[in-house]
Amino acid sequence: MTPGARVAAAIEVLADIEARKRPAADVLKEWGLSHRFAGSKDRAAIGSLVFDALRRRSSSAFIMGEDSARAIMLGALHQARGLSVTEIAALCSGEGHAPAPLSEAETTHLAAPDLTDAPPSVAGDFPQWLESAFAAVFGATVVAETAALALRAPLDLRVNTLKTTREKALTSLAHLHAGRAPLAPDGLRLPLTPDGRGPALSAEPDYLKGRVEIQDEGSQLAALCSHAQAGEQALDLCAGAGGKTLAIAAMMGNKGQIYATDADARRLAPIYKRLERAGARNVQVRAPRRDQDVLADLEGKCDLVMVDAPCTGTGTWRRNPDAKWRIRPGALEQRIAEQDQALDEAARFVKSQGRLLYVTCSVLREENEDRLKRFLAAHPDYRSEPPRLMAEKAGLPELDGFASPFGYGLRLTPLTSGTDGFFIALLTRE
Ligand SMILES: C[S@@+](CC[C@H](N)C(=O)[O-])C[C@H]1O[C@@H](n2cnc3c(N)ncnc32)[C@H](O)[C@@H]1O
Repeated sequence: MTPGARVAAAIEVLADIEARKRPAADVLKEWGLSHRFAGSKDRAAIGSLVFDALRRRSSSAFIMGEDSARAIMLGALHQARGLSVTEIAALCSGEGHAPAPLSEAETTHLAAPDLTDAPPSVAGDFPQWLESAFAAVFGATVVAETAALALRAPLDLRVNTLKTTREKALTSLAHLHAGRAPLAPDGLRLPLTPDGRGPALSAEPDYLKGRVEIQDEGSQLAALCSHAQAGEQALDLCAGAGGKTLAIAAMMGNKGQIYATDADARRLAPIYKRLERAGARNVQVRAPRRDQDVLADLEGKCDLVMVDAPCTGTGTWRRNPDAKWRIRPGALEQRIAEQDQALDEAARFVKSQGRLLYVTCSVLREENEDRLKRFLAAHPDYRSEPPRLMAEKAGLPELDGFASPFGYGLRLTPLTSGTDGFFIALLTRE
């Protein structure tokens, strides 16, 4: 396919996403199945164009003066890829399968894109109904923070120290231009291709043999803030596919015991293979069973309980831009209720002097500091560890620079820490 034909296909996919309100990944998959002539490179390039357009959907529509799929894609070629009006016009030749040539109005808009009067939700490309929630967190930097959430994310890896070292992994992944992640001591960062794709890691021996795991640097830092130690009893209450379980298994050097569970057994499905690949041998998966308390024996026994809570995922919009336009107001209330429930549940497993790590990949105050405030009022035997101490004990004193101004924990963001958005707080029990 020519570059122009790929743009035309991306416009078609965007129109379909909008018309059928379907997830982008599903529509892209269907498009690939019904256009067999498109090769894997074409499909990846079209996916990348669609995701760039979704990241910058509002601002692209604004500069174009309309919100059709074509306007959003053309605007995003400027907004996300920095193409000039001449370069965009060259893609829209109208020849073969390329989009129709630019109209006079499109040329005018693309020649002088202007966001001067755009409200924060447009300049920062996020849903308008979240404007007050974002303003409450970021104040004067709301546009800079949300605009950073609308950029592409790098591909981060965690080196599995049960199997190798960061220096060895750096050497064996040099052909992918792997570099050290700036903050996480076992983190690697891989650059993306100019059109926003990461390397095909699934065929790499380091990945297949469990020497590296795909994990955002922020998630790695969250695990480190648990201060998990060899020999401890740890419970990962919201283990899901096990990203953080694997990270703490490595921190504990396979010594002690980690219990991994999740309210939804299906979410745990990938964990078994991942544990095996990573060589993590101190993890017991306790899948939930109807009418049976599978954690009863752990009550008051755990040195560490992790609550990697279900959340709106606002911190991961760089990787999942479709999600930001699909989220509805009711979802925030629902997540808040689930967060309170998970925290209350976690409290019964923490032993005296034990720790409770609360993590979300959302930047919203409602899902973070406000949840802890409620929890601490209901559980007077818990204290919030000052961020400075939490960072120091993790061996990462520089993380104190990301301390939340709202009383508890750390807030990482693409703008400040260069990671996905995360909230991390550690509570200790008297
Ligand atoms: C953010 S995901 C976990 C991601 C995972 N820890 C990782 O690092 O890959 C949140 C998980 O919490 C689970 N969950 C929600 N409420 C829960 C509860 N009350 N108890 C246990 N798990 C819960 C969800 O099913 C979901 O899998």
